[in-house]
Amino acid sequence: MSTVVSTVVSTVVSTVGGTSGRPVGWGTVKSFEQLYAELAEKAQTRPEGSGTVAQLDAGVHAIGKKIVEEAAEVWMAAEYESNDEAAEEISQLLYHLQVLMLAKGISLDDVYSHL
Ligand SMILES: N=c1c2ncn([C@@H]3O[C@H](COP(=O)(O)OP(=O)(O)OP(=O)(O)O)[C@@H](O)[C@H]3O)c2ncn1[C@@H]1O[C@H](COP(=O)(O)O)[C@@H](O)[C@H]1O
Repeated sequence: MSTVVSTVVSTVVSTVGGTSGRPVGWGTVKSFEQLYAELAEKAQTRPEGSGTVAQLDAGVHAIGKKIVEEAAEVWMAAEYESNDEAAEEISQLLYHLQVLMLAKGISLDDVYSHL
């Protein structure tokens, strides 16, 4: 997986990154592309305490289960909770989808090409 991740990281960093080569905008508010760049770098550098690294190590099966769980939470929040709560659940679903993309070596462009 590391070769795949490393290819994804270099592509993402050169696409999303600033002049330093470091992805920009890693504040508390981030775009889909910025989150992907951050997760790709975490996958490569494997910092201690990263939940993303733990998820990647757990594998595609475990990540897939998490996606199903988060999708159900999105559905329930959309039906029974506020829009703000639904938005939070959607953000978590998007996060876990990105983790799966990284686990599989699927790039943003791979997905965008189908939109
Ligand atoms: N955006 C997210 C994000 N969304 C969801 N999650 C994870 O998904 C879980 C979903 O939350 P739930 O409320 O469903 O909690 P839960 O079912 O009790 O979760 P767990 O039992 O699985 O911990 C959270 O506990 C996080 O583990 C996220 N984890 C990380 N990020 C971002 O990813 C980046 C890298 O994070 P690390 O790899 O942890 O450094 C950072 O910018 C983070 O903000």
